[in-house]
This record gives sequence, C-alpha cells and structure tokens, in this order.
Amino acid sequence: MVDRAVPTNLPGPAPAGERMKIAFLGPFGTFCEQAVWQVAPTRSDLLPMPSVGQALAAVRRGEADRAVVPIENSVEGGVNATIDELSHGSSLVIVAEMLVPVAFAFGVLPGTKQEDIHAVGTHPHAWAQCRHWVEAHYPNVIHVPTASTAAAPEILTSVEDVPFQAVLCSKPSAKLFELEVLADDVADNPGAVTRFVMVSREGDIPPATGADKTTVQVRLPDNEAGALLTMLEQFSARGVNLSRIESRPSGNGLGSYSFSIDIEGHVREERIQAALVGLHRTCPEVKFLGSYPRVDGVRPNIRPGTTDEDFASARAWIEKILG
Ligand SMILES: O=C(O)C(=O)Cc1ccccc1
Repeated sequence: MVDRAVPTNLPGPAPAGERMKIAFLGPFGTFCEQAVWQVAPTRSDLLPMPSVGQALAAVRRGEADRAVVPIENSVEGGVNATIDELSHGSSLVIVAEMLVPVAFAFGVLPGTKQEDIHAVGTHPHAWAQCRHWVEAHYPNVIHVPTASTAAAPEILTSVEDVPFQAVLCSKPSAKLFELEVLADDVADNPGAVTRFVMVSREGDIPPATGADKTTVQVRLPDNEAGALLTMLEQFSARGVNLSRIESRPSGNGLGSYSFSIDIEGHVREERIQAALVGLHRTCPEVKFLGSYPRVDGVRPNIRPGTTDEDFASARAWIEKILG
C-alpha cells in the first residue's frame, strides 16, 4: 500500500489583506491556466504572460506574488526554459506542484477545408506529443511553433496571413476562440501529464508534511573523475531517493554541466539536510530551489538509521563523548 499524506499543495497566504497576483504562461486557455486554478486562493488575480521567462521575471520584479510555469512532461521530459530560468538570476523558490492531464483538440477556423491545412501551430511540447497522430491523419503537414498552446488559436483568430491553418490546443482554449474541433483527445501517448510548479520569492518555505519534494541545482567540478558518483553518494549514504535528475549545460563551454534534481523529502528533515551539507562540501555550486508538498501525497520509505530521531540520538551520543 502506498502511504499518502493529505495533499496540502496550497501556495501560502497573499500579503496581508491583498489579493494574490499570479503570473502564468498565457494567454487564458493554456494548460498552465488549468494548473493555476488547482491552487489559486479565492482572492487571486491571474496575469497571463507571453513566456515562462516573463512570468518568472514578474515575480522577481515584485509585479506578481507567484508564478505558475510548466517544469516536466511525462512524454517529452523537462521543460528547459523553466529549469534554466530558475537556476539563473535572483533566487526564486518552488512552493507547490500541480499535475495536469494533457490531451489536445485539433481545431481550425470554422469552414476550413481539409485540403487547405498545410501547417499546424502549437507549443513544441504539444507537437512532440501529437506528431505521430498528425503525420497519420494529415501527411505533409508541418509544425509552426508558438509560445504556448493557447497562443496558437489566439494568433489564428486575430492575425491576417497566419502561417498555419490548424492548431493543437486545450479543449477550453478551442471553445474560447470558437474554433471548429476536427478531433479531440489527440495524444500519441494517452494518459500524458504535465507537472507545473508555483514559484515565489526566496525565503518562502512551506512547512514539512511528511510527503514533500526538494528541488536543487548542482554544478559538478569540471574534469574530475568520479564527480557524478561523489554527488550521488551524498544522497545514497543518507537513504535519500531522487524523483528527477536532468543534466543541463552550465553555459561555461562544452563539457561543463549542472544537474537539476528533485529529492524526496523536505529541507527541514535531518537526512535531507545531511545530503545538502554533503553536496555543499563537494560541489562548486548548489542552489536551493524550494521544499514543497508532493501533489500525490506519497510519503518516502525512510530507511532505518536515517530518521530524524536517529540523527538526533547520534548527535546526542557525540555531545556526551565531548562532555
Ligand atoms: O502551452 C500550454 O498550454 C502550456 O501550459 C505548456 C504546455 C505545452 C504542452 C503541453 C503541456 C503544457
């Protein structure tokens, strides 16, 4: 049986007496907007932004209290724009995660003939999840990338001489822009989900629930044999499981990488602190990107010898030796 905590992925209070301003990857109708509604307090204002970078920048500049952005997809993997933007610039922290099932509507302007469809506009992650379906149903149709799935119907319905005649977007988005839907539930892999995160300014750490994740960005020493193994040992020695690890170029030339890592546990837990201390001792750069409740509520299996009590009693033992 899987041990689950009560999900508490709520984003924390807005500044006293004010409405919470939440920036997200817009326009209205994106899957990102669906993620926002999973956690937005009743008194919230939604600020649609044209890119992930601009949604995060709005929080950095203080124009928004929180940003909601996609971070990982079950088919296409990590969303590099988000992973890279979080690791550069002034510090932001993740305070909540959300999961959104993604299936797409294939929509056109009402009356469009099948033979007039030569290109489809959508977000690259959506294209990656529907490419085979499009190739099977509309051979020779090419992809035109847009900044989000909902940007495609917005452009199709408002711009003259658009370079695409069809879009792949969410069903609410197709409805909002009054498109004719030629197929819905389009997906090469049924059951695909996208994980979104809500981001706040540094210093905002939700309390531990017993079912949490911690995200860090770690740069390894260049040209050091075994550096990756040394990094992973910091986790395994403390019985800490990872739920995601991805390498990204550090930007300092070929061969220099940093790792974006999701850790099962909360920074207030002893075994997580011990692993982070180990990383800090052995890696040139460690950036803390937040501890927050897991949306699925699954608690980690804590190996005997690595509970908070085990750490406390080991420290008490040393203190006794020192007298
Ligand atoms: O563009 C959107 O609607 C998003 O929220 C990003 C995205 C794109 C493709 C799949 C899932 C999320």
